Amino acid sequence: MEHPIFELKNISYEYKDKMETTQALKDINLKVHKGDFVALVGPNGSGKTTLIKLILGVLKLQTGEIYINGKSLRHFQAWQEVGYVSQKSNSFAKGFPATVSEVILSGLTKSKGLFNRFKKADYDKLDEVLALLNIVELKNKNISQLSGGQTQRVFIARALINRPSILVLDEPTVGIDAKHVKEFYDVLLRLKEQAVTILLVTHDIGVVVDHANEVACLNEHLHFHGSNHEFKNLGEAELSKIYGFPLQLVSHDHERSCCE
Ligand SMILES: Nc1ncnc2c1ncn2[C@@H]1O[C@H](COP(=O)(O)OP(=O)(O)OP(=O)(O)O)[C@@H](O)[C@H]1O
Repeated sequence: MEHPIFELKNISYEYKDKMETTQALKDINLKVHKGDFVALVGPNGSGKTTLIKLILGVLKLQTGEIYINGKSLRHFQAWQEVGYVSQKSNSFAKGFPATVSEVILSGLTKSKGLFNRFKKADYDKLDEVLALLNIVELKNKNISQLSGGQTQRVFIARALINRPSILVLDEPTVGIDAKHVKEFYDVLLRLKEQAVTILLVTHDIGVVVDHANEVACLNEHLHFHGSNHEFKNLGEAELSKIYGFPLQLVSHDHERSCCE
């Protein structure tokens, strides 16, 4: 049998400083299989970013184990297979003296190393992701000249240029207008058809219902993990319990955002 793409076993995590200890995650067990599109949802401060940082090896594991493709994260090195877009990509770009093409090509350094020159195949990959994200006309612009939404699409292209088999996205559509959000989810669906595994942190429950095939609801504990149909059937009372305040679930057309 194929290994899950991700397997989280008994993950707990605490932030500790001199003054206090914050329990961010407690006893998380989660399996994500190849080609799944999993939406990770939960209220502010529920541990979503912490979980993503642990999966990406940005934070060190304290309790529990994470396996990627059956391999312990402690020994995992094939990071070129994992594309990542953070919520903060936009702020990194401010004042960055590089063109859109240079920023996207920098995504290849994970697989090529820092000092290898780009070849025709690399520029072909660049053209492919520029077209995929509909940003061909921006390719020679300086990144600092772009709007927030345009910048975010550039960083999504950067994450995709390695053709990763796993894509981790932490609220990637913040600041992107409705038309481009729709385009973005069309791109994700195309990637899903190519068996790319997608883990998406979002506050937009409408998107979850419309696009993801699995939903994981976090609030320190993993309160729910199941198909989006099961998630739809959770009922408002149960959802409100997870979120800690009354909540309505509305499927939508990318014009509305809900849940905060
Ligand atoms: N560097 C840090 N030091 C101390 N506590 C932290 C740190 N980062 C996060 N926390 C705390 O850990 C908990 C989980 O935070 P996390 O950022 O993972 O939540 P989140 O679900 O991603 O939130 P949001 O939806 O607001 O982005 C929160 O209580 C937060 O205050």
